[in-house]
Amino acid sequence: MNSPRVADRSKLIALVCLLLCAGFLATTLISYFASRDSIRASIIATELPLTSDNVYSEIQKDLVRPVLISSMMSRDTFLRDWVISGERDVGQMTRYLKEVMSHYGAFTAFFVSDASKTYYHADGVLKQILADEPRDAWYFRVRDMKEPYEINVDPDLANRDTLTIFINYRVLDYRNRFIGATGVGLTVDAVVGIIQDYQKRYGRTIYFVNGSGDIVLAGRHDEGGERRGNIRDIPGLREQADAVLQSTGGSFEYDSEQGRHFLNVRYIPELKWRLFVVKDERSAVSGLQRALYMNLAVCAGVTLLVLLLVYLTINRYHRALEQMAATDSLTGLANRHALKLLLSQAMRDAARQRSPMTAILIDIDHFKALNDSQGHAAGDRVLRQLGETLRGCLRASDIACRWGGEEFLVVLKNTDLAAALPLAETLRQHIAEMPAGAGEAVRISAGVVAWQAGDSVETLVERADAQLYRAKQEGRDRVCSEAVSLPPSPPPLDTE
Ligand SMILES: Nc1nc2c(ncn2[C@@H]2O[C@H](COP(=O)(O)OP(=O)(O)OP(=O)(O)O)[C@@H](O)[C@H]2O)c(=O)[nH]1
Repeated sequence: MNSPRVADRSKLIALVCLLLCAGFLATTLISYFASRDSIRASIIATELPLTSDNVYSEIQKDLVRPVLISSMMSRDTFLRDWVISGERDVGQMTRYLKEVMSHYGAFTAFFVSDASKTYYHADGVLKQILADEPRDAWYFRVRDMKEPYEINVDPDLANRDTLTIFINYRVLDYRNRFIGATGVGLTVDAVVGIIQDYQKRYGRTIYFVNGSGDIVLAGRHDEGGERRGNIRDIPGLREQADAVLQSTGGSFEYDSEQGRHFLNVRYIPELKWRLFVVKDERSAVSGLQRALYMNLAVCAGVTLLVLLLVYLTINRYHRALEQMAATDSLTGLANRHALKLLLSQAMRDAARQRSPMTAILIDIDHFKALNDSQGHAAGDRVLRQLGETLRGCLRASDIACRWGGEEFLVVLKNTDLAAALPLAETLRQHIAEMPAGAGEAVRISAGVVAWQAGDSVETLVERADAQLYRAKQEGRDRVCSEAVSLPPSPPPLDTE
C-alpha cells in the first residue's frame, strides 16, 4: 500500500496535471472555435459573394455576350427582310452568319426558317428540320415557347456533334409573327474550361443550375468526372433544394459526409440559370486544424515538462523535509525520533541474525557549569564537536544520535560488550582531547549495555541510563557497564 505522503504527492501531481490540461484545452479549443467561426463568417459574408461577383462578371463576357448577339440577330432587319422576301440568295445568309461568327468569335451561328424549315449555318445549308426528328425537337419547342429565347445544351450537327450551348432566339416579322429561330453556339468545352479556371483560381466548386435544379454546366470533380444530375441528388442539399431554386440569391449551408459546405447562389436572368459557388469547410479549416494539433502537441509537451519539474521539486523538498525531521540540527546526528526507528530495525536484524549489539549512553559532565562559565554558544560548539568526534570514531553501520540536551546514544551493531567497552573508553578519551575552549577538557560519563533478546528501545535505554547514573555516582569521567566499570585510564589525557 502507498504511504500517505506518496498518495498526497500523486494527488498533487494529478491536480496540477488536471489544471494544466483543462487550462490548455480550454484556451486552445476556445481559440480554435473562435477562429473557425470567423473563417465561416468570412466565407459566407465575403469570400463566396466575391467569387460569385467575379464569376458573374466573367460570365457577362463569356456567356451573356452571346445572348446579346443572338438577341441582336433576332432583331436584325437584313435577316428578317431576307426571310420575308423568300430566302432567295443562300449566299447572303451564309455570309451574314459567317460574319457574325468571325466578328463575335462565336463557335457557330445559325438560322432556321419556319417557312422552308431550312437550317442555315456559316458554311451553307445544313439540313431540313423535321417534326419527327428527335434532334430537331428544340426548334419546335422554341417555336411554341412564350419567352423570346432559351439556352440549350446539345450536340452540334454542323461541328461533328461537339457538345454546344445554343442560344436559341425566336425571330418575328414586323407584325410579330414567328418566322424562324436564330442564335449562336458556344462549345461546352470552352465554357467548362472557363469554370475549371474559376475553380482552380478560387479553390471552390462552381456550377450552373437551371430552373428545375438540373446541373447544366460544371467543372470537373476532384475525382475527375463532371458533376451531373440534379441538385436534389446532392446529399445534404436536397432538403433545401426548393428554397435554393426559389431564391434569386443568398447563402446556404448544408452538411454531408464530407463535412459542412457553404453555398452562394446567384440568379443570372440572361441565362435563366443559377450560379452555384460552393466551398467545403474542411478545406478552409485544414490549416487551422493543423495548427490545433500542433498547439495540443505543444501543450502536452509543456504539461509533461511542468509535471516532471513539479515531481522533481516535490521529491527534493520531500527528501529535505525527511532529512530535517530525522536529524538534530545542531550536531547533524540522528535525533531521538529517528534513533527509535533505526534502533527498532537494528534490534529486529540482530534478533534474526542472532548477532550481538551494544548501546552506549553518553552524558557530558558538568555541562551546566560549562554553559554558565563560557556561555551557551560555547556549549553548542562543544555539542557540535562531540557529534563530529562520534562520527569520526564510529563505523558507517553504527548509529549515533543526540538523545536530548547533552546526552548522546551510540548503538554498535555486531558488537558484544567486551568489544564495546574499549571503544567507549576510546570515545571518552577522544572527547577529552577536543578543544573545548578556555582550556577546560570535556569530560563524559557513559553507560554501556549489551542488547538482550526481549529488550525494547525503552528497556535498553533504561538499562544504559542506569549504568550512566552509576558512572556519575562513581565520580564521573568514566565508563560503566552492567558487567564491569572502567575507571578513567591513567594518565588522564587533559594537560592540567
Ligand atoms: N549550550 C547548550 N546547552 C544545553 C543544550 N541542551 C541542554 N543544555 C544544557 O545542558 C545542561 C545540563 O545540565 P544538567 O542536567 O544539570 O547536567 P550537568 O550540568 O552536565 O551535570 P551532570 O550531568 O550531573 O554532570 C543544562 O544547563 C541545559 O540548559 C543545548 O543544546 N545547548
